[in-house]
Amino acid sequence: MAGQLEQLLAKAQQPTTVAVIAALLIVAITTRLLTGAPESGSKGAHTAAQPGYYVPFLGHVPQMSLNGDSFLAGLREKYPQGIVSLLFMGKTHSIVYKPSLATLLMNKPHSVADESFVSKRLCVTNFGFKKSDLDLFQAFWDEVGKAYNIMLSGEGLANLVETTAKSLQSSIADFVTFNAYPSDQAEWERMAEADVVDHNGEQYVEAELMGLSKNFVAQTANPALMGTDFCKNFPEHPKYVWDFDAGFVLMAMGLPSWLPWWPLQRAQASKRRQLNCLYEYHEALGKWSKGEEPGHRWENLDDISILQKERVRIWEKHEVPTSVRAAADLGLVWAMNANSSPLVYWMLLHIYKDTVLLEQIREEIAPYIKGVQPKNLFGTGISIPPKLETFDIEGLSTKCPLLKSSYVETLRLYVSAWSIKYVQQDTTLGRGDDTYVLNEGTYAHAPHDLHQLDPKYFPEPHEWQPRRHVKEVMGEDGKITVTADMGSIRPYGGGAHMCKGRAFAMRELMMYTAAIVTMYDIRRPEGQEWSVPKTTKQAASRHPTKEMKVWIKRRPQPDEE
Ligand code: HEM
Repeated sequence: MAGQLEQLLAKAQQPTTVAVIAALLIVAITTRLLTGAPESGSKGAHTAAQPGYYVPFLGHVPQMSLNGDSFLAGLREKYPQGIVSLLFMGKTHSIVYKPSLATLLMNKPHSVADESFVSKRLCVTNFGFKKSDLDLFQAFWDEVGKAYNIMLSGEGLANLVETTAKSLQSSIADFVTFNAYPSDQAEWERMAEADVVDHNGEQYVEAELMGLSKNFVAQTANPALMGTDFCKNFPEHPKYVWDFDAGFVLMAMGLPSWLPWWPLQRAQASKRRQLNCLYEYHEALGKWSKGEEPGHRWENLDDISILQKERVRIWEKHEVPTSVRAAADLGLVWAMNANSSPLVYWMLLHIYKDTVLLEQIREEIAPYIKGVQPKNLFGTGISIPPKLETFDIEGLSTKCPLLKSSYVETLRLYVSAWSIKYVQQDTTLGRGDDTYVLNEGTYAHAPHDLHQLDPKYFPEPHEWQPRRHVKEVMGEDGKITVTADMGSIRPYGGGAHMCKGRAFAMRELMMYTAAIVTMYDIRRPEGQEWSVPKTTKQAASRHPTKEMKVWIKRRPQPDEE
């Protein structure tokens, strides 16, 4: 070791090495001195300030790569105007973090600021489309995009919500089964390495909370979108989604698929597996839509969602190849699962951690969700688990401000959506003296968590505060209603491509949290306290860096009448 150090020092002292280091330093210092510009223009539209950088052409890439979060947070403090200009690989990128400017950016029409280049790129790098697929099928592309709106309201939304609620109602008793043998356990218990433990004569199920909650949500909610056959035939599918999501950003960077990097390789493998599952699914759906026999594994395709029925109609109308249908569904299945299922974990963690909050939420939701203990007609040898009797999803999502505020706070803290637009025409952003120029050929970004974690808007921004978004609103009749809403945060992005699953996701997070909180007590294993793990960013939401084991038991429920 000492020998290697000496060799290194000797090398560093060689004249050529010294000359190279000196030249690099001179370039870095000169670049830093010559670059950087304050905001310019006094009347009318301003040019946003650009901080100096050290490496020509690369610009601010090194700062972003080393610690992008704290670099951007520092700029937010230094430039309170809410917009700053950075240089990446010779191109100008405006970073917008003031909510009013971000809203204006999101609302720019496609002809002025285009966002579809991002989703098109992801289609190729991540979802398995060929570049030629995008050009060939432009005609159906718009129809597919419009069909997403089915999820936002009306019958399409009701179909997803009601089917998910029914599935949850019939599965909640098996969230933990108290079976010690994996072969007798539910799929989500096996994925969370569940086991039965005895403590002071009381039985608990010990399980890893993220594994248990996200797999439970995925396994029981996906049938509403994809139909029961897909989930029955591919029970391991959620595992592929998690591996895919963990390598999502690496794939989006366009790294070569042969690169021997484990998360990238694992994500590529799970992408292939998912595409195989979806190919078989679409072959069956194609036959089913023509009234042909889809095969014995696909006997219940009638129960796919209204959205999927519409998508099948579009695929058939345009005679889209099965491989393209499978790639399009890979994007949809990822969007459905990657964010909402893991977020249930964060809601549960924070609510169970605070016993006062837990009781307040149980009290608040009690009129809309009730568990009962069915009569046991089979004798003491058989134990009958409690079941959910009342389950009013609209009541839960519109009349429970504390639960709703907890949901908004979870999105604020754990979702890091980032919208990017390519400026196709010179344009401006802002009003009056707060107007900024965006030049044609540049990029404009809204990293939404920069605002979500801004202490000027959210004091103690890194603390999860369940009451942060609760407010009192006076109605036209003069009555005051307590409510909670998203306020200025944008975890679902914005503009034409704003999340189309948001209305469903809100109800999904609220219904799963409410059902688990009503039916189960969750604590840390003996001798361990609740703590909030450190997080790591995945594609859009934050994941814990450490696993968390919990002990779970059923809550006693009143007898069924
Ligand atoms: C809390 C959970 C969720 C979060 C935080 C979230 C976030 C997002 C974000 C940030 C985008 C990109 C928006 C943009 O480009 O500006 C997006 C797009 C999308 N999301 Fe979600 N999402 C969630 C749940 C869901 C669910 C449950 C579904 C489906 C049931 C879904 C379906 C979609 C679709 C289809 C798009 C693409 C929309 C388009 O291109 O027009 N999302 N989502």
